[in-house]
Amino acid sequence: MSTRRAGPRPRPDLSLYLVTDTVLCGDRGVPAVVAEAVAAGVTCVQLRDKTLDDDSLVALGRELRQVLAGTGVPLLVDDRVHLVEPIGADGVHIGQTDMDPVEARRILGEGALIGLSTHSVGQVRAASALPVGTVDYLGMGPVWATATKAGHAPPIGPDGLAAMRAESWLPAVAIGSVKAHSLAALAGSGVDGVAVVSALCAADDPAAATRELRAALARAGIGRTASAGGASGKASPHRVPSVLSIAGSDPSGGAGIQADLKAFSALGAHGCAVLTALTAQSTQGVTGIHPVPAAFVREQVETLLADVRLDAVKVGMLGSAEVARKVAALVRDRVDCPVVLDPVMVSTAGSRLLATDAVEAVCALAPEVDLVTPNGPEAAVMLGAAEATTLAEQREQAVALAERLGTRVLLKGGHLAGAESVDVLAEEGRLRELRAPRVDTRNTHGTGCTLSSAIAAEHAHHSDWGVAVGRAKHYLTRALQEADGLDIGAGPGPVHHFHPWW
Ligand SMILES: Cc1ncc(COP(=O)(O)OP(=O)(O)O)c(N)n1
Ligand SMILES: Cc1nc(C(=O)O)sc1CCOP(=O)(O)O
Ligand SMILES: [Mg+2]
Repeated sequence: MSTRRAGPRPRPDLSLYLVTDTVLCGDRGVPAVVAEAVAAGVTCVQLRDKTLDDDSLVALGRELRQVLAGTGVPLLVDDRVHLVEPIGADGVHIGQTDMDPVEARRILGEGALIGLSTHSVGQVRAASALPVGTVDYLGMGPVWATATKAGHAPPIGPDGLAAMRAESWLPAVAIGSVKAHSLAALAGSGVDGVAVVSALCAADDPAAATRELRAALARAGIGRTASAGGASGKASPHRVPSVLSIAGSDPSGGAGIQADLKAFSALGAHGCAVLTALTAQSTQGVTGIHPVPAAFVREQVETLLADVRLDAVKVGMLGSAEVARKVAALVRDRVDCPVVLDPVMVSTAGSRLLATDAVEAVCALAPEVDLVTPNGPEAAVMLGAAEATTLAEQREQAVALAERLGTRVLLKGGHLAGAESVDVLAEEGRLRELRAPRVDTRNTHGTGCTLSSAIAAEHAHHSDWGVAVGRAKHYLTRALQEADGLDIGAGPGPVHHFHPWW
């Protein structure tokens, strides 16, 4: 019986990850060591034992499940995908040769956590090219040679770790002879946490060793431990972030402000909304647009900012040049949190949502924001070029647009053909690709609104563009996969924004 909760797969707190070793735990037993370490601040646990047979491992795993009940600390199993369900574990950690991660995801489904070991930059690149949502985090190591793992890969060292970390937006933990005294060397490596075996399992006092590691993590600025709860062992109360959408209304509920608020809510953010335009719209198209006066757009934003602390802003349909210019001024002068711009020009059903004379004003707003998310036709308009028809052209246009605007660009590939939907993220000369299976559904209304809102909400949680984009793409892919359950209107219907919940 699985104890996994309903709702979206949570991002595990990898700050201090205990991987068990039955021999090193000795007579105290694995459950007792885990209990002490978790009470002192371990945030994730993996059951790793190469010698126990399946039945014995299941029995031990179930004991650990009891120990962890009510702590919120996830339990993963090393290697043995088939034991996740019998143990009721939250997921599995697999090595390069254990099982294809795509196969592991297929077997375990969307609710399970999957970690993957990597030992080189090439392996990190390959893991990052997997369909979004296949793996939840990467193990990177061994940082230093370790007696715990026989025949381990060559040590990567702190510099190798930083080089591997820079190749992926997936969360990552460092592993391999990580001790409290060596943690300072990993400061600035960008990892989300460390995984340790002997530092805790072989410690005389696992609770004291845990506290020492947490203090060292805090000093090195690694993991959520560093910002939430420090070395005290206590997590801060969770604060729900506030995210604002500045966009138009879609009465059919699939796009615009309505979609944005649903995406924010589904992803655990409080949604605020400033309207730029009313549309008369259904799944079949737009029959009219009633713009909100630019001065009143400004009043809505100013009134809100005087009261509410925002963690992210998404800008969608602006409608007119005047509103676009006003929003640009507000973003420049009044907004002090990350901003995502979906440069909405034409709806999925082909209706024009931006006056032709407003394109220039939207292009002028783009350099003021942190991320711009055009689709193929919008990127072509912004570049004054023909629309990309191949992935190679899509990559070129993403780089060209990011250079021209001086900001990050996520050029979406939904308009291109192919078994996969590939979005390209261009950031400071670097390119990353986010791949997902192309979903065969007619319910594609509001996909752009949903993705940009999901990115804003995820960034409000994780403060990392790569993580935010990866998680948002996964959320949208699932929303498309579940969309056929919604039979709304005769045209392209909405995606299933609340798929994690029902
Ligand atoms: C968090 C974490 N990182 C790496 C590993 C190693 O996994 P793998 O490469 O499968 O090697 P074994 O642990 O199976 O020897 C891990 N278990 N956990
Ligand atoms: C289990 C494991 N995997 C590694 C990898 O590089 O993938 S290193 C390792 C052993 C880590 O143990 P300790 O903290 O005692 O050094
Ligand atoms: Mg393994």
